[in-house]
Formats: sequence, C-alpha cells, structure tokens
Amino acid sequence: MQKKELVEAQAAILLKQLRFRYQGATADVIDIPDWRLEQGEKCFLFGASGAGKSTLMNLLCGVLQPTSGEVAVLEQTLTTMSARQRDRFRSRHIGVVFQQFNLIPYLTVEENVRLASWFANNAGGAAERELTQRLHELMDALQLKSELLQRPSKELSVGQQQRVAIARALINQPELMIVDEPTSALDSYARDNFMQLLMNVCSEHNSSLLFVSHDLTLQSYFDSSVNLADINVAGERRR
Ligand SMILES: Nc1ncnc2c1ncn2[C@@H]1O[C@H](COP(=O)(O)OP(=O)(O)OP(=O)(O)O)[C@@H](O)[C@H]1O
Repeated sequence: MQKKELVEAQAAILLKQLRFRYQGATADVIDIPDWRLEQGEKCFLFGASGAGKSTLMNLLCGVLQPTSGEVAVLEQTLTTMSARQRDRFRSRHIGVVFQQFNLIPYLTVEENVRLASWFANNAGGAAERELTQRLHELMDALQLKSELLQRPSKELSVGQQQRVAIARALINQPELMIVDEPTSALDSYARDNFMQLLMNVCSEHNSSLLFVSHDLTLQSYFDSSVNLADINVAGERRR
C-alpha cells in the first residue's frame, strides 16, 4: 500500500466539541461537535443574523478563545498556542477579511497592505520585488487605481476600503482564506470580478476558502455550502 493511502487527507479546519459562550451570557453561541474543511475546499457558510457566524470566524482566526473544545487550522491546534504564537500563525497562514475591514485609517493603502507582509516576516531582497509586483497585480485585479496606494485608507470609499482589505488578506498567498461578508458594499460588476479573482487566487495556490455571506446567489462559486444552523447545535437549541 502506498504511503499516501495510509495518511488521512489533511484538514484545513478541524473543529471538535467546540463551544463558545460570551462572558456573562447564559447560553453558548457556538456548540459544534465535529466539522472539517478539506484542504483546497472552497466552502460557502451562511446563516441567519445572530446565528454566530462572526463568532465562529473569530474562533477560527484565534481572536476569540473557545470556552472548551478544539480548533485546528492546517493541522495545527490553535487552542494550545500562546497568544503570540496564534498571531504569528494567523499572519503567515490565514488571510482574513473581516466585515469591518480593520484597516489602519491614517496609514496609506500601500502601508496597510505591506503591514500584513511585514507581520508575516515576508519582507526583504527578492521577496520585496515579488511583493511589489503582487501588490500591483492585486490592485489591478481588484480595480483599485495605483494612485490610491499613497492615500490614507480613511479617505477611501467603503467599497474601496473593502477591496484594500481583500488585497491585504491575499498578499501573503495564505493557505487558508477566511472571508466575512465581503461583497456587500460592492456593485454587482465589482462583486463578480472580486469573486472571480478570489476563486482564481485560491485555486492557483490550492488555498482553502471559508466564505461567509448572506448573499445566497454567490453559492454557485463554491465546492460546498453549509448552513451554520446545521452544524451548530447551540443554534438548534435556540430555534
Ligand atoms: N461581544 C459580544 N458579547 C456578547 N454577545 C455577543 C457579542 N458578539 C456577539 N454576541 C452575540 O452572539 C450571537 C452571535 O453573534 P454573531 O455576531 O456571531 O452572529 P452573526 O451570525 O455573525 O450575525 P450577523 O449575520 O448579523 O453579522 C448574537 O446573539 C450576538 O448578540
């Protein structure tokens, strides 16, 4: 038997008995007994407002710590890492786009995007040239004019800020992209362009993608789709 057959396929995300309750709350928001995302899989996650989607995103990125249970990303258990190790792991391996973009308002667009690379220790030498090229390619693909690079991000429109947040998430070519409701401020033309770009980049790098949205029309871009209520038994109890 070949070695490959002996090794279980690697999971991009693996959740086991994952529970989360906000401090002072009387019930869990998240209670997921078992769920996995395969490496290379592009998954669309949807659910009603308040179902716990953003909470789950924050648990997957290591921004929130579970009340109990395990979160593993790319076969690394986030729950046993120190806060510093989690930050380092996230910056190197996970591209995150939050609903609120989290750009630093007084830094320019270029500085915001380069900061992600700096955090991941990717700067210097040939990598610097490659980085500049990738930055321009991303700006182009996301239809952001290059003159915007030197503008403080606070001077950009909401749609432009959203695309900068996406460029920042993609700059390190992460193995896993976690994207929370990113298309809501884009018009349909820009949205289709963005979806195509995201799918192309993820396929090129065999990146896994977990994409959270209310916009069910986007489902057709994905390999799989999951209603959070179907995997989250905390949600089941509340229904
Ligand atoms: N910081 C917090 N402290 C206490 N409760 C919170 C906090 N953040 C969210 N919640 C509660 O947790 C539940 C899930 O919220 P969450 O934001 O994860 O839902 P969501 O599915 O992302 O919603 P939406 O689609 O509206 O963004 C809600 O009942 C919300 O009120």
